[in-house]
Amino acid sequence: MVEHRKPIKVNEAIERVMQYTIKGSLQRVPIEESYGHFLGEDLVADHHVPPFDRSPYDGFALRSKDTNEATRNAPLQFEVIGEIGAGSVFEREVGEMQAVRIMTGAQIPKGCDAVVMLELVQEMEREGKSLIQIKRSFKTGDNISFAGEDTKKGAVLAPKGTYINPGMVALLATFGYKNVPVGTKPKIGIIATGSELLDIDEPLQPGKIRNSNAFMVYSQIQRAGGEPVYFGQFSDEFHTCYEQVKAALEQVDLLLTTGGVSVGDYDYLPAIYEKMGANVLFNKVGMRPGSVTTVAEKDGKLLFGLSGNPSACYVGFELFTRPIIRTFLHSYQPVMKKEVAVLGADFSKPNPFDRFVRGHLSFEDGNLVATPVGLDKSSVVSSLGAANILILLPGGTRGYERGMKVSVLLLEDQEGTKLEQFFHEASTDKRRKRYDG
Ligand SMILES: Nc1nc2c(c(=O)[nH]1)N[C@H]1C(S)=C(S)[C@@H](COP(=O)(O)OP(=O)(O)OC[C@H]3O[C@@H](n4cnc5c(N)ncnc54)[C@H](O)[C@@H]3O)O[C@H]1N2
Ligand code: MOO
Ligand SMILES: [Mg+2]
Repeated sequence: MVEHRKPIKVNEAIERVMQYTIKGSLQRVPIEESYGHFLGEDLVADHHVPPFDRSPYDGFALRSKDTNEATRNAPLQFEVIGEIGAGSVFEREVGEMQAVRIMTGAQIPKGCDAVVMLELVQEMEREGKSLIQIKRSFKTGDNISFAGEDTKKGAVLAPKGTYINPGMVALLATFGYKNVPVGTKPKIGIIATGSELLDIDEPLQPGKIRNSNAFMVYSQIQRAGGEPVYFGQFSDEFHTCYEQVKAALEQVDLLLTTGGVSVGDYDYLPAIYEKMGANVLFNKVGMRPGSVTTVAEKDGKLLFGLSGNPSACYVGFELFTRPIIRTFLHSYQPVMKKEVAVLGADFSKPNPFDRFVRGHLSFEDGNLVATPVGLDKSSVVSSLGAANILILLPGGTRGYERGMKVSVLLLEDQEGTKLEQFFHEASTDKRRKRYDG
């Protein structure tokens, strides 16, 4: 007698998983390796940026009040009493009708309150002295980049849990973080199941296919910010499989398996969870693909039983495993960003379950257009390469037409969103409305 499984809603499944959120510890990594991590503490400016008033141009620093009378017809001359490049400081105070030749980035000398660009002066020599002539007046503050205009001391520039992109790396360097506090990456075990699976370097044999899921989830783990640990393929024998899962779980923060989770004769995972005494959070979700996705918990650690079908495995990971990885890393926006786009092609097949169609998001004439890619079957692998979104088509009795508004989940985005925002549904009417722009 085949077990009858009761599907739960996708959002309910995410909520159940998120009850077992663990926040990882913090570590310091060299700044060169910080890209792609998440900040382990608030980034607070411990000094003004720039730290001193500086010149934004190559030119001459002077006292603006000395320029008041300068005009095209009555130019004024200033004596150039020195020169400084960026990094040097002019030690003397600049006096009346004096100027200092100054390069971009150099500190404004004492007494000066304006900079005149090189292009606006005429340089000359008289009696062994360097002079400049200017033909217009300048106001106090003209061409000065003031201390703290970029950022003020004490400002919180990024909260803990912010994704470190190259711009964040620039900020970290600005504030002297040779080593950056970041969340430690969760170690995520991978076990592939199925006697039909060949290693990727093996030639094809009758009835067999190459194991693509293990390497797909390996890189999905990396994209989400985790550290994959591949334990290889399952044995064909139940007891050995059970021992393999138990041993692997001890070495990682959470464990993924692919395949063997449905109701077939060799689908060992349900029995393994039972023998382990694991608490099964759900074993059927009202979605396609990935309806068989099962998540169980043992002593606070999660076991993700992802489907063997490649598209189902992929979607199950992004919906349920990714947010757990992101919260482990201290991200405060752990789920995929959700946007509204215009459906780029008809999708006439109605489905009682919510559908997550692999799609490609493009920009057309100022609109976001979401177009399904490849064959929409759970067993398909060819649609995954071109997919940068999952198009969310809520279950119902009707299909969807080109031009309708739909929600899309961004696969490559790193910012993510908060759970509440993810769960927030635009009204069905609005989503189903045709785009007439
Ligand atoms: N009687 C029923 N049969 C099935 C049901 C059901 O409800 N009742 N559910 C179907 C659905 S939906 C899915 S999805 C699959 C899920 O199957 P499993 O998770 O148990 O996965 P397997 O049986 O091991 O394999 C399914 C399919 O995927 C291929 N596979 C497995 N591992 C890999 C891998 N590492 N790389 C590439 N491809 C892999 C495998 O060869 C199978 O073709 O069950 C349906 N059946
Ligand atoms: O779980 Mo299956 O992926 O619905 O097709
Ligand atoms: Mg199966």
